[in-house]
Amino acid sequence: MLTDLIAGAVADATARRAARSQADIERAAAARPPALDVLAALAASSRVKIIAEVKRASPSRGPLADIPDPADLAARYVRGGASAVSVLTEGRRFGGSLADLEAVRAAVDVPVLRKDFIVLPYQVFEARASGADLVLLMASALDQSELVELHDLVESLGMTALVETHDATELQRAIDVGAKVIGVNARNLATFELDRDLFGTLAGGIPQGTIKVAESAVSSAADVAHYRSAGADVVLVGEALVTSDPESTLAEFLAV
Ligand SMILES: O=P(O)(O)OC[C@@H](O)[C@@H](O)c1c[nH]c2ccccc12
Repeated sequence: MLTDLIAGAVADATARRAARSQADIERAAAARPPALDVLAALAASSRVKIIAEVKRASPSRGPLADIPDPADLAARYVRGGASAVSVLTEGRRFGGSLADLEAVRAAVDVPVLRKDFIVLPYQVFEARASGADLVLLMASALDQSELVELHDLVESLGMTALVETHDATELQRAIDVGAKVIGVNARNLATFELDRDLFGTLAGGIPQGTIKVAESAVSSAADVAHYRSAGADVVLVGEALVTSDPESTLAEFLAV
């Protein structure tokens, strides 16, 4: 499944690169105002922080919400207290696009995450050219030399990488590249199984000073509290927000 998602993302990025050259996208990335300070926005604090995700659908859950106006949804997330907004830009199974990222970037002044299956430098330049501050790099989608190369590129463009892991080996690889923001995804993207305890199992191995993000499977304030007590600085929430009134759900989740 993960291989299909990556293959689709590469095919789509390759088609975009045929229409808009690498040199052109690099120029557009360089022309953007500088990326926002993600480490400040997500820094460990006495309260849990939330990255709120714009997510229309997923391969495991099918259609979730139409989201005709992603900019409006993102603005509601920020009013509700989100510290950053994640935008799924994968089009085939998640229903997202770079246009969604652009629209959200224009609507909010908090950091914006490009959430996609990023394996090519071109996709990193696209992220910056569309205004992203934070870029998802999935350890499971990259070998170590690719992870190092893309992590360096993200940082050289002034952005921050959220390095996603789902086992101890991937966590060690994230630490080895010097990731400053490390995520643990409760959903195994190979099997789609959920494990809310995985974050707690791995969190003890994340170095002090790293921002720890618990990703996926938050459906209630109790789930936020569970991740928080296991050491999460930040939780990343999609489905629960796009399927409810986001401002009141965020208020509940931030009250833990
Ligand atoms: O909708 P949820 O269960 O709240 O999950 C959000 C987010 O963690 C999830 O969308 C996600 C985490 N890692 C990913 C990698 C690719 C695509 C999607 C994801």
